[in-house]
Amino acid sequence: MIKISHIRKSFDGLEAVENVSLTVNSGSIYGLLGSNGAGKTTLLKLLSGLYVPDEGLISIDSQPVYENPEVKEKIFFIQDTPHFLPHYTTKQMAQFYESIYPRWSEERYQELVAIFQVDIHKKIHRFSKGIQRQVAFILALSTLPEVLILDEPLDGLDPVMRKKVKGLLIDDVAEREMTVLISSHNLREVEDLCDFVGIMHKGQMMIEKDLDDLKSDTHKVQIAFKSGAPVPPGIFDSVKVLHKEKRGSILLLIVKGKEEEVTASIEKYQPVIFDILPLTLEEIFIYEMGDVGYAVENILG
Ligand SMILES: Nc1ncnc2c1ncn2[C@@H]1O[C@H](COP(=O)(O)OP(=O)(O)OP(=O)(O)O)[C@@H](O)[C@H]1O
Repeated sequence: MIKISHIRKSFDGLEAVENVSLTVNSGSIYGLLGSNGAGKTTLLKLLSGLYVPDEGLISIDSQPVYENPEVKEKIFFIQDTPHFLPHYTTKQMAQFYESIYPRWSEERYQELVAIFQVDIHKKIHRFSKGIQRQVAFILALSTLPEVLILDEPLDGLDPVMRKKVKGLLIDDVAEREMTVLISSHNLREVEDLCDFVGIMHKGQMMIEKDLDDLKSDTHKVQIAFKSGAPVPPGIFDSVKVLHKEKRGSILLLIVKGKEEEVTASIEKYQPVIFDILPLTLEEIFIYEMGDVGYAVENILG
C-alpha cells in the first residue's frame, strides 16, 4: 500500500506540491490527473524517492521510501522520457537490472521480449520513441515490481501496443497484486484502467475518488416539456444541479446524485424529452477544473 501524507515540495519558492495526501491500496490502479504544471511529475518523483519532500511522509507498506534501498527494490518508475544507460542494448540493460533488482525474473523477461518482439541486441537509443517505451515496459515488468509508477505511460505507443500494455498491467495487478500509480493527460486511456482517480491543480489535490462512484454520481441530463410549456417550478428541488443551460426548447443540465433518484424526481413532471447519460471522465475533469477557475469548455456537447 502506498501512503502519502501531507507532502510538500517547493522549488525556489514555488510550491510544486502543497499538502497532498493520498493512499493507493495494494493491487489497485490509481490515475493521477491534472492540469499542466499541477505537480503530478513532482509527486511521482517524490514517491519514487528521486526527490526528498520538504514536509510530510511517504511510505510503501509502512516503510519510508526516501533513501531506503529495501523499498526501492520493490518500485519501478517509468518516467515520461524513459531513461537507459547510454549506448546500452536491451540485453545489457536487462543484465544491469538483474544485478540490482533481486526479484528480477528471466522467465518473465523472455516472455515479454517475445510479446513485444524487440531486437535485444540493438542499442536502445537507436529505437523510435514508441519502441524505447516498449523496452521500458519489458524491463520494468521483468523486475516484478510491487509498485509501478508511470508518467504518461502510453505516450508514443500505437493503438495495438497501448492495448497490449494495458492488458499486461491489468494481468500483473490481478495476478500478483501489483500496485500502479499512473499520471496521464489521456483521460480516455486511464478511464478503463484505473480504480481510483485523483485530480491535481496548482500543487493541490482537488478531488480523490473511486472512479465508479465518481461516474455514477454525476450525470448529463436533457429535458424538454410540451411546446412552449415553462419548466415546472420545483423540478430541481431534490436534485443538485451543477450546471444548467438552455438550447432552444431543450434544457441541458449536469446533476449530481443517484441515477434512480434523479430520474424519479424529473419524470414525475412528465417531460416530453428526458435523457440521462453518464459523464465521461474527460467531462468530469473539465467540469471540476472549471469549478476552480480553470478554462472551461462547453462540456455539454
Ligand atoms: N526541478 C525543478 N526545478 C524547478 N521547478 C520545478 C522543477 N520540477 C518541477 N518544477 C515546477 O513545479 C511545478 C509542477 O511541475 P510538474 O512537472 O510536477 O507538473 P505536472 O503536473 O507534471 O505538469 P505537466 O502535466 O505539464 O507535465 C511547475 O510549476 C514546474 O515548473
